[in-house]
Amino acid sequence: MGVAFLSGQRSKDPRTQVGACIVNKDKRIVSTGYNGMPNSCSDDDLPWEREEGTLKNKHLYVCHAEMNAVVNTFSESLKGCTMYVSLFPCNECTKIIIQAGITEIWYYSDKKKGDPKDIASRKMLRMAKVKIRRFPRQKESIKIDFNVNENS
Ligand SMILES: Nc1ccn([C@H]2C[C@H](O)[C@@H](COP(=O)(O)O)O2)c(=O)n1
Ligand SMILES: [Zn+2]
Repeated sequence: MGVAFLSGQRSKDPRTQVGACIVNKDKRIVSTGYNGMPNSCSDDDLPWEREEGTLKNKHLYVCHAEMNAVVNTFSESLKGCTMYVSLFPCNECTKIIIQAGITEIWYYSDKKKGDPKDIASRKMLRMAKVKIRRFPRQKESIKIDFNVNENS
């Protein structure tokens, strides 16, 4: 989950940074992703605002962290893999997760719980028998010290 959050820090979304990390059955990381604009689509030309009903709405363009993690993988297959994600997957990412063969999801936050998209996600995940687990609140943060080996 730490790697998922670290990946999320690369997102340029000024409001919500989401990160995902996929591991295989041997617990090896096979992909990471964060929410961002599609490849070759400049952040300077696409909006980060959310003006509903207009073209100045990031939701029309942004690729979600989970989708990016699925398409970014170097693994031949994601069948039986587990996804760690900082925010519960939306209905669109859920479809991609299921189609990719991912069988378990650990999420940190589900702040949109109860929204229609969230309910649809849970319904599809239940039908597809994908296990969903809330990540335990063990730590508030992880400090990364780049100088850890300098004085030893
Ligand atoms: N499971 C999710 C949910 C959302 N995102 C992305 C999509 C946007 O960039 C941002 C949410 O923006 P907000 O509605 O909070 O302004 O997070 C994602 O990648 N995965
Ligand atoms: Zn999504």
